[in-house]
Amino acid sequence: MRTIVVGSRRSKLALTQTNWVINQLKELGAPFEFRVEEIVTKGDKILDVTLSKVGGKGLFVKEIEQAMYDKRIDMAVHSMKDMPAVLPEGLVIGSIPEREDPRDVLISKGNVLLNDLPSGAVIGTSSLRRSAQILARRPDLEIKWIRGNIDTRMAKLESGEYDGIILAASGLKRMGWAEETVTEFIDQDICVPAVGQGALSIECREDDKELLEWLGKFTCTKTADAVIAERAFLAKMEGGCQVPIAGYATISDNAEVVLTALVGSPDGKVIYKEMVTGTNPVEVGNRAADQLISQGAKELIDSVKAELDSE
Ligand SMILES: NCc1[nH]cc(CCC(=O)O)c1CC(=O)O
Repeated sequence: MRTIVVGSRRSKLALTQTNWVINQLKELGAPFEFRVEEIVTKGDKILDVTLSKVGGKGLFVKEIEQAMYDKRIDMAVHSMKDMPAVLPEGLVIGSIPEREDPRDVLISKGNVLLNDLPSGAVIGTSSLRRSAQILARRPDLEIKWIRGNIDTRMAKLESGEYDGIILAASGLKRMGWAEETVTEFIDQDICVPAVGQGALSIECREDDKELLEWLGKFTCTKTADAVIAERAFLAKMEGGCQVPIAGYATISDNAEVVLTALVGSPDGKVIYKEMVTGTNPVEVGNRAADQLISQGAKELIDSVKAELDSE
């Protein structure tokens, strides 16, 4: 029997996601043995500056993709959110499983809700998308950067540096921690989720037909269509995680794609937001980008980038 070597980052969340996928594939009857190979990525090592300054999302996947080219590993499970908009030659997304809760959550000391936090309360996040939307709602709060894995961030909340932190619901739910930690699930209209948030991406070599056949059975079509629309939007905005950018799509029962797309300034004072619907996910994503660009989103992105570069 063939052994599929699955590359994974070493964080608890990455390993939990990887093992979940392996178990699902086994349950489907995939005729493979699986072995997990842990890989430490640049994104895991650099913890002292905001990600946006050292190259963004690609940092979590690059070494893993190299290992796939070198055939040291055969597949990898990524958070879709961490995937760059364009995949390198020879590698493909072999499966997009059903999405977990896409929302962001607030975890605050004393379980104080977002609307009830006192003026000046310090909120930890290193996401420009979260800071922009939280500040748009509550301009009187203070945003303070925080890095590290979910468990590290929770520890930092305990230590007293922050009054609250914002995390993805999906990570906490996958770890089984949501119930005891979450203060508030933030509505997706108040904080539009990141492109791909809550979804997984299973990557493998394009020529590995045997593995691809099994991965295909594990794809959730609705999730895949939603993510395709979101990523088409992201690709056209060329945003990465250097600017506040958000995109969240759902697929209605009559197969209509409903995409909410947002671009804003980090202080939340400027927010461009559009809801676009249609039948073709890529077309919907492109149209959302066009609409935001016509409102001035491109100029906003360029000015935010210029500011980051000068720091
Ligand atoms: N930014 C890091 C990151 N990348 C993926 C997730 C988990 C969320 C997901 O499944 O999309 C997280 C943690 C977080 O945002 O709280």
